Amino acid sequence: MDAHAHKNAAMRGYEPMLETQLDPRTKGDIKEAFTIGDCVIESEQDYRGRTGQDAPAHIVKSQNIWPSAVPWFRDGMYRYYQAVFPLAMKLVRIFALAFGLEETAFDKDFSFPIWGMRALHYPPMPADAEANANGLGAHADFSWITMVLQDTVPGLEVLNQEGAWVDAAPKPNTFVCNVGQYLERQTNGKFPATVHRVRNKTGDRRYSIPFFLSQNPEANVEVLDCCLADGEKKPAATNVGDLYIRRVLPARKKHPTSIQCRDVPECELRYSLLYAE
Ligand SMILES: O=C(O)CCC(=O)C(=O)O
Ligand SMILES: [Fe+2]
Repeated sequence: MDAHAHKNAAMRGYEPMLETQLDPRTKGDIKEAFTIGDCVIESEQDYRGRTGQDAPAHIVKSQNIWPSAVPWFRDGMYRYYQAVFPLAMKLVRIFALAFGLEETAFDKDFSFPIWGMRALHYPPMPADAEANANGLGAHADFSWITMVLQDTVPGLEVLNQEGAWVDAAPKPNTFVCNVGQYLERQTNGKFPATVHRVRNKTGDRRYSIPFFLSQNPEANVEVLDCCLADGEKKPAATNVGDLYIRRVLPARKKHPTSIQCRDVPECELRYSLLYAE
């Protein structure tokens, strides 16, 4: 498999069953995935058109890898990206308006944002599967928002405020839209990140494609003034890229980038690790 995620510092590419472990209480995630994401070099993402600048000279290798045996896969993934990315950016503006800000208030933090897209396959879990056997363990996304496109097979569950798991069953022509950890921080917890998991108990294969959008890696997330109580002090800002790497590495303990960083204190982990050659 020439596009195995272990061959790629940015953790993109193919992940076999049990590669990730989003919830450390489980035995690992019973799913296969193929991940792509932001890359300043791939022409489909038009870095120059979007930012008006040349790609940073120190990034010389694509962060994505592609399976050479199926060239159509890249076309298909990018066709979907070209449709879903502008829609996600519309949501960014709608959120800005909802917070009483200018429509364009967040645009500067999303000029070339971190994004990820995963083609996911969940095999059927046996009906008597153990309680800790999950397609994806309980987690909140490392994103600002996530838009999940599901096929017709249910499996996604969301933890509600009473602590009960409720089905987010597929509905035709809809996305499930999750609040991620950056939006939670920016709203001071007023928009809590959705805790969710996947358990495919149907006997059929389940497929989904989540699209994750975060801000630019160099952006700093500050709590919005409208989300502070009277007299409440603003918490320290969080760097988007550094928080991202601190969340992603522990969920992928088998990946060479995680192994290489095993003894690095969390505060020293930097997003630039993902650009390694
Ligand atoms: O497959 C799904 O419906 C959800 C996927 C998900 O939560 C994730 O990849 O973070
Ligand atoms: Fe998720």
